[in-house]
Amino acid sequence: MTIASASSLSGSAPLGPAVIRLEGVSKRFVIRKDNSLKERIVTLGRAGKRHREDFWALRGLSAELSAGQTVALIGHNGSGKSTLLKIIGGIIAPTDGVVERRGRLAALLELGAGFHPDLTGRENVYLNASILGLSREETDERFDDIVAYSGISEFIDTQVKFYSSGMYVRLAFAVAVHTDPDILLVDEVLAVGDEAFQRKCLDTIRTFQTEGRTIVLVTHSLGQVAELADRAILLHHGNVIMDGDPNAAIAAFRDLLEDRRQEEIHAAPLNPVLENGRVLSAHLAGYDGERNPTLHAGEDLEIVAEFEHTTGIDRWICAIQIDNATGQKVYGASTDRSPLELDPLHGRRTVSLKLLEPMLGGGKYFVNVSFMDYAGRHLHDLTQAFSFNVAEHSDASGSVYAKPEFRVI
Ligand SMILES: Nc1ncnc2c1ncn2[C@@H]1O[C@H](COP(=O)(O)OP(=O)(O)OP(=O)(O)O)[C@@H](O)[C@H]1O
Repeated sequence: MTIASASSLSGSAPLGPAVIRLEGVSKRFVIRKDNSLKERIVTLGRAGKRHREDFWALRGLSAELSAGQTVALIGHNGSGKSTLLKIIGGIIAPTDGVVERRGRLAALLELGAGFHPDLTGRENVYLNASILGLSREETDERFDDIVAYSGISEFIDTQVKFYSSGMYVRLAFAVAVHTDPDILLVDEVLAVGDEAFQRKCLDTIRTFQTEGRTIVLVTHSLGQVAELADRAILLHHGNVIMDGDPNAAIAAFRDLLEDRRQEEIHAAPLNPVLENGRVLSAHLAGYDGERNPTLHAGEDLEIVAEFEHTTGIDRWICAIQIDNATGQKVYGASTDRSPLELDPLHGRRTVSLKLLEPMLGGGKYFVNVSFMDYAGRHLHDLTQAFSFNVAEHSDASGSVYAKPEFRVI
């Protein structure tokens, strides 16, 4: 469920004092270029600089994060999010620049970090809590709450090397949130827990927000960003390309995702064309080839696609699919499941699919068209033939739009 909370719809609250300050922060990693064993043996003993390469994971980043803010770090894989989170947490040092932090910190960065595999869950709670700054007495007092929160009491005296990744995260998160942190850093790890636990974590994060704690999270769930964050920082190749309103940053990120997808499509070999069948083109009727037209929920939508078969096919299928910006299918229809009888095709034929009053949620959508035979083979796919937008709604979010009507009963 992704619903913008009332607070995130109603604009920004006054900012508290800065608790994290980053100034000109850069991070360089040195990566080896000779990655095969053979190459390593050949270059062994030669301290050749040319076999190492500098890689800048972050470049000159400056930002101030205020008390009480929930900041999401978003961006492609490898854009520098985790590196930035580790630098904020003091786990790694920047190559250049200044990082200042105020207050008690709890960080959930890598799965199992801060846990010792040979110790039991119970022993690790004490170890981890002490790393996070709690005394033994304080941990004694909170121990039962931590275990109850984690929901894995049966395994608390088991060595954690026998834990599943979900169990690790449950216990690590339980410890972190019981250490009374001013700043909580969370990397993707939450995605590991099951849905019930994720909900619990999100509820805790919301409570933390109301208590004025600062949260910095890395997530690939744009739904979570819209739901939780009041600020988002979009990273691209180690640079900040947007810092501000989460919805604006999500929109900018979606554009980047689309650019990358287009690059990948063009870099990949073309879909093979089987047996002389091909989808020649597809477009949205009434928009005159406009790139990325914007529609409104409930507006009829007509997809027109042209097919060609140069040697002739008796029975064939036109299949159309609509995906959202994160690549999930939101709609699919095909002629074999419709009353339309397609005549044998030799040459070209244009087929149209009309969707009556589709109630799509705001966002970007991609249309894929397939030419199939009755054995289920894809003779040709026109992947992401075109895209369109649906205007955002002020009163609801998600892939489906329905007018919300709340009432007290
Ligand atoms: N210890 C390291 N040594 C060398 N390169 C590294 C190291 N840690 C990270 N990198 C590189 O720095 C870049 C940024 O990595 P980082 O983990 O911060 O990205 P990310 O945005 O969190 O990605 P993801 O979404 O995949 O988690 C990547 O190209 C990664 O390969």
